[in-house]
Amino acid sequence: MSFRIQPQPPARPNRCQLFGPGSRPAIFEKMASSAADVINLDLEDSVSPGDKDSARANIIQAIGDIDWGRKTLSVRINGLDTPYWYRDVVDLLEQAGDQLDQIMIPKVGCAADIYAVDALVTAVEAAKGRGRKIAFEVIIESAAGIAHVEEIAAASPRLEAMSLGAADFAASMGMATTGIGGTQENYYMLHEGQKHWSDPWHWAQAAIVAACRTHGVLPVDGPFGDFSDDEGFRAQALRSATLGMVGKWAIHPKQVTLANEVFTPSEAAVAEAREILAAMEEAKAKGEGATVYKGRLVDIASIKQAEVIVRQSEMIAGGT
Ligand SMILES: CC(C)(COP(=O)(O)OP(=O)(O)OC[C@H]1O[C@@H](n2cnc3c(N)ncnc32)[C@H](O)[C@@H]1OP(=O)(O)O)[C@@H](O)C(=O)NCCC(=O)NCCSC(=O)C[C@H](O)C(=O)O
Ligand SMILES: [Mg+2]
Repeated sequence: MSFRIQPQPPARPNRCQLFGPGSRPAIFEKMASSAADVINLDLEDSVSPGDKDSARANIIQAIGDIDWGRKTLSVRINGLDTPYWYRDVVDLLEQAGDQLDQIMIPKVGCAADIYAVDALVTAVEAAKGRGRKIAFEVIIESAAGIAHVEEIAAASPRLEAMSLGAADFAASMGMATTGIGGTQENYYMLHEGQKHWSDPWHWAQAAIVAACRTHGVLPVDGPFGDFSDDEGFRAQALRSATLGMVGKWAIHPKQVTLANEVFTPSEAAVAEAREILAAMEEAKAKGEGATVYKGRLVDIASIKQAEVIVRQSEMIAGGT
């Protein structure tokens, strides 16, 4: 119980975040013309150390030169444990145009990590007189990150989104896998001789969703590494959507359509949600707090559930 009203996350579509290395400028136009809601130009792990400076210059140039439309444009900076991150922040904020919406901070381990980047961003914004405040998104991809997830979600009013980074997360946790997301062969229950696979990412996703929903941040599922496996991607994305996440990364353009399909409420789901709202209006008019819809109980909590789906669908329709 709490008397506080749960804050709403930013009302913008975030069904798919398409990644591309900053060292590969030839794909930037293709990213801009994709159907992804968010573009993540990467300076971190997809860029080798020798290419960091040129990747940064490519990205700064592309932010100004390319028409990114209504997409949210984000750049993933290097981690705070590297010598690159401060230069990423300073050069981006001093040299990139106002089309830059967000900075993504990887491998966040505690609230102070965000505080440090916030202090630097705030100083450069003030010095340069930048009109638009840069938003933040973060990746939870370490044992420390998941242990401190709630304080991280509360760390800055700039924070708009939080993703699970399955690859680094698995490494940091010492998980016995090289897979990035999805079913893990050895994570099963045995019942009467039959294997039933469980979801090793579930608990971390649920912790991220709870922290995000508490503080009005968008919870996002990260990469699914095997981009030849559409059904595996879809299954992972459906589980994430069912848990309350709003979108998923694409590390290859073919994953964009899959993510958009899963994270756009279907016409049938929206129609059913509207019917539940109508049924509850009727019940309220009769002074009842609960009624029966298609043979099942619906009550005041069902209104909130139905509103999530209707709100998501209206926001997507308005944002695309
Ligand atoms: C994975 C890739 C290296 C594959 O690239 P490529 O071999 O060029 O793929 P295809 O030949 O199948 O490409 C088909 C066409 O699509 C274009 N293309 C390729 N990639 C992209 C893209 N990201 N955006 C837009 N367009 C793209 C190709 O140019 C082809 O076009 P055409 O010739 O005109 O038909 C590559 O996809 C890639 O680099 N992906 C992104 C990798 C990345 O950014 N990784 C970082 C995020 S994941 C991560 O960091 C892990 C996380 O932090 C964690 O810890 O979990
Ligand atoms: Mg990572």
